[in-house]
Amino acid sequence: MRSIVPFAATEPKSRLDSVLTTDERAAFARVMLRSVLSTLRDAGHKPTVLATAPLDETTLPAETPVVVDDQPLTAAVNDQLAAAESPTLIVMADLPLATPDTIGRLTAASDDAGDDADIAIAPGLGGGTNALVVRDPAFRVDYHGASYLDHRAAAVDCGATVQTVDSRQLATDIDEPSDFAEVLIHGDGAARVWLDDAGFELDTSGGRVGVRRR
Ligand SMILES: Nc1nc2c(ncn2[C@@H]2O[C@H](COP(=O)(O)OP(=O)(O)OP(=O)(O)O)[C@@H](O)[C@H]2O)c(=O)[nH]1
Ligand SMILES: C[C@H](OP(=O)(O)O)C(=O)O
Repeated sequence: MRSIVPFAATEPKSRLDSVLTTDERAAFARVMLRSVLSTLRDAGHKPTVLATAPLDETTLPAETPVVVDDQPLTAAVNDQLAAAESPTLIVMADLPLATPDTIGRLTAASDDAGDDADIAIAPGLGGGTNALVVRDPAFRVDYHGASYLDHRAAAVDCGATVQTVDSRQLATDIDEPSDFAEVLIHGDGAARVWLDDAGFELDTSGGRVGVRRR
């Protein structure tokens, strides 16, 4: 199975701009990217990064192919799907809690007859699509908005079987500063180390869970 990790290489993670500088966002996005790539490797995949601009490949795990395509996300992924000769796994680069086991659950998702699901979706909290397996050659993505619902509908439209994989680890994408709490509570990898080093910590002083920077 081919695996692709889309990556916004220029000015990523704009929704973190209230707590991270431009350089910090670039660095943190790359830490999360490397984490996802390592997880996919550990799950037995050989991921390709689909990036909007060239990357310093020495900072990626050895022998990680990078395809540069400056089109918007949906068009770039759909061109990859149109050219695919085998099933494709698409995993976003901002899932620092993803594990090889959860990736395995997604790729092993089956339909009611016990066959591989044509489309397997790991939704994000809030309705996005954090990871996706595409086995139907007619299926195309449409990211942003409630893309989980749109992708389920698109699967039905092309007569594909569709399965949802309910995983907190795959559902946790890091978009907003409040999402750091999930990494500080559950994370033990490089993204957690980066947030610790950058001075982020849980703030439970008000009786609720928040995040503050020292
Ligand atoms: N190839 C490609 N990847 C993208 C593009 N936009 C976002 N991504 C990647 O798609 C995944 C989900 O991205 P988003 O959370 O929607 O966008 P983001 O740039 O990470 O963050 P925001 O600027 O806060 O929206 C991440 O892996 C991004 O790196 C794009 O235009 N092209
Ligand atoms: C790409 C987009 O990500 P979000 O902006 O929801 O994190 C989606 O999942 O459709």
